[in-house]
Amino acid sequence: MVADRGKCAVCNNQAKSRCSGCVQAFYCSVEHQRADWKNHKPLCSPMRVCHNEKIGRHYVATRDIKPGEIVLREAPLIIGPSQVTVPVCVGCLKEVREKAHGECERCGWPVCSKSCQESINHTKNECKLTVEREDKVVIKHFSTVHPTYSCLLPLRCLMLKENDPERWKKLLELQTHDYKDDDAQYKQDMERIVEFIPRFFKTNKWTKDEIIKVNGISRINGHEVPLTNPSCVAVYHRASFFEHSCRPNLSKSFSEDNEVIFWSPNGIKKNAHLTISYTDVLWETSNRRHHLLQTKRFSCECERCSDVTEYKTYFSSLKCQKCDSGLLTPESLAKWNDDWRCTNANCKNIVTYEKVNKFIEHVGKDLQAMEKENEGNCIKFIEHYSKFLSSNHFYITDVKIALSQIIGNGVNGIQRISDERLKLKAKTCIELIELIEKLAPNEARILGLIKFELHSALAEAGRRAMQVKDANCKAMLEDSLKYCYDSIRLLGNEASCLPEGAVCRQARINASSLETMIGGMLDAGI
Ligand SMILES: C[S@@+](CC[C@H](N)C(=O)[O-])C[C@H]1O[C@@H](n2cnc3c(N)ncnc32)[C@H](O)[C@@H]1O
Repeated sequence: MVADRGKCAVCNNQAKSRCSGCVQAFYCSVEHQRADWKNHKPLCSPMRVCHNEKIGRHYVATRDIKPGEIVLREAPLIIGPSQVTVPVCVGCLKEVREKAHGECERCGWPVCSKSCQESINHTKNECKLTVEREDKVVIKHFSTVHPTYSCLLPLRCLMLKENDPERWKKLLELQTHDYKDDDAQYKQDMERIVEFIPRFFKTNKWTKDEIIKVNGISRINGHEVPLTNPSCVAVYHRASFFEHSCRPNLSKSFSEDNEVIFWSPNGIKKNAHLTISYTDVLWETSNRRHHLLQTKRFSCECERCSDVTEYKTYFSSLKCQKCDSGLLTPESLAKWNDDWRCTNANCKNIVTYEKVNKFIEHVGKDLQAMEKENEGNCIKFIEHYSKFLSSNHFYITDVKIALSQIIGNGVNGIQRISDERLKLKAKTCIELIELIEKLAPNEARILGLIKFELHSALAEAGRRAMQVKDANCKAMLEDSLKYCYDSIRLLGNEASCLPEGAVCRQARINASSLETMIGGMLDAGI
């Protein structure tokens, strides 16, 4: 449960009453709450923790949330390497290469610099325990997943018990994994973590139940942090209470120093549940649900999963091969693995799920074998599979995203492509934006990137129109600027070290040039 007492925001004495708006600030008396209101009002969180049988704790908006508003910014309780990873530096968590890294002088864990060796996340955790074990770690293979790394994140969580009792208490408030003794994950976790930690580090600091619980907490609540390559994983406290939806109303970003930022791209009404996605919203329904069941242990029945048409996008549907207009879909979520039927009422075509699945697997393999960085391959793939898959199908969408970024990529690339390819780039971007805005309108990162691509195609089209004195050139540049602003708005919370942060920086530069260009046209009376 969340903490039931804290320090009064005014006098620091122990207090039990909380602000009913955000349920975060504590007060020892009504007088102190009133006195603090002016300070607290701008900080008062727009959400409160509620509870229900089906989803457990979750957040509900206590007031309307404005578009662009950040609802939570939080530093991690703990951060560590992913449980499935090639060896990384235990200080900065970035990949290390076989010959270009060092070893911690005290414990042997791979580090990439002296400052990484002295990083507090390392020294007070695995380093301390390895020194106590009196035998250095030896990591020899750097190009494949290393099993010893599986224990590091749970180990760092466990070390909070002695390193930081406040954080340890917060960690234990989080939901843990409901292990079934016979599942493969349980067996692997027992071997690589629960039995491994006491044996390898020669310690009995924690009971078996404690290790199982904490490992479950890190699995259920861990967020993949994309700031390193490969990604690392962080566990946050308040961020752990957001519920999942495959069409979330919040977007997630990270700051350079691993803070997680949840914000609302489109605004949220009072009393709505605040939702994030625990999976990839551009995966198909059965993949998303399988992933959620495997990793977060629940069967997703969100609005999007329950609608087999996925807001009439037919993101998972196949084209009927017996009529010209129908699409094959399952009858309902519960009947996903039964026969799929044609949506055309006059066509009675029914196809078994086995056949549907076999075909989808075939397309998936074809896509995996294809070099997606090649424009020609992408165009051929779309042309061919558009005969069999819905125009918004996730595999078509996947290739369209690649195509939208490849066309005109590279230094001055866009200036050299033909008008036809420029049109194809803009058309692909427009179709993707239309689809994603229906399917997952708060997926800020991918929308921001595609809007940037569209802005660049429109700017180039405007420039070409200007050269031939086409009267539409100003409207084209204005359209381009509009998408550029959108891209800045959608990518504005991304860390500058990420590709999305770099695109946002470029979008700011481009917006300023476009403003100057359009301003010049206005001055010239165009
Ligand atoms: C990160 S925790 C979220 C907070 C959790 N509800 C709690 O009480 O601590 C993730 C867990 O919440 C539950 N959950 C979150 N979203 C859900 C949803 N849409 N449907 C069902 N259960 C959900 C699942 O049990 C899942 O494993």
